[in-house]
Amino acid sequence: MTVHSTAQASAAPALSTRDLTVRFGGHVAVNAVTADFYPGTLTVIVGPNGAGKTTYFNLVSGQLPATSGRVLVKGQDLTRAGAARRTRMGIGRAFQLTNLFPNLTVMENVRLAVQSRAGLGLKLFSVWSSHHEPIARAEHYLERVGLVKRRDAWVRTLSHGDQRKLEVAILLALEPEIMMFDEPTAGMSVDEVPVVLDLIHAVKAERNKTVLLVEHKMDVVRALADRIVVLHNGTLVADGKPQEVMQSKIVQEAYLGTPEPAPDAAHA
Ligand SMILES: Nc1ncnc2c1ncn2[C@@H]1O[C@H](COP(=O)(O)OP(=O)(O)OP(=O)(O)O)[C@@H](O)[C@H]1O
Repeated sequence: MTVHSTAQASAAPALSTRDLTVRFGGHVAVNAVTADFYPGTLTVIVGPNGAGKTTYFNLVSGQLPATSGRVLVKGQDLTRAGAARRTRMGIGRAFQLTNLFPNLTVMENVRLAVQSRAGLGLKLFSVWSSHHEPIARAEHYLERVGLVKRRDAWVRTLSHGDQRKLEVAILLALEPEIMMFDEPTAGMSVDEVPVVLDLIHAVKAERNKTVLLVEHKMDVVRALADRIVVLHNGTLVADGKPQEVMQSKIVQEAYLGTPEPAPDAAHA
């Protein structure tokens, strides 16, 4: 069963995949996935373990070459482009932790992202007048993620949760049009989760970004999703508004757990 949304039919997609497929030997991990992602829409990709969610992200961000099919950004075919070119074209991805420079400070990491975005290159040492502005901007992003007090800490000394917040700061500083978050709250302590969810809410509220999120926690999905895409065995099996997808029987039973009782059922 597939639930299709028509909500964005009039807007041009920022990101599209067409029959996107990758095989590992005889195993088809992502199987002919066709989807469009629109500015101002936060799409959550769900599915059981091994469904192909992270592999799909890898195909979109360029970490993995497709066996067949296409990846398009604003209509431009980037299927054969590497990750660096896709980043320049506006695809930004957080939570790989590989984006961080562990032997630089928190501030230096964000400053490099700001400079990169401004086309100033990745020079840490430059005359004061030319790096005052990037520092001010980097401070702004550190404030947004609640890391300003840790600005002079070495990244390698940060907790896992703080490293993830730093990844968000870097992603925000790069200002990509398409933002991809892979399980943003995984491994975070309970008190760290709201900071990152509030940030994703804030990005969503700006209504100009195309946001893709892989998420297992259904309370997070419910809180954030404008649209849900469900993958199963590498295949897209449902795609639509949250209520439509969550209420569809196959999705309820297979991927989202049993239906919640109706409010009056508790009194029955
Ligand atoms: N590089 C690889 N080589 C071989 N098989 C792979 C590779 N990467 C992923 N797979 C397989 O592809 C399938 C999809 O994996 P993927 O990690 O994308 O699933 P997922 O939906 O993100 O799962 P999870 O929710 O557990 O993270 C799995 O069967 C996995 O073992």
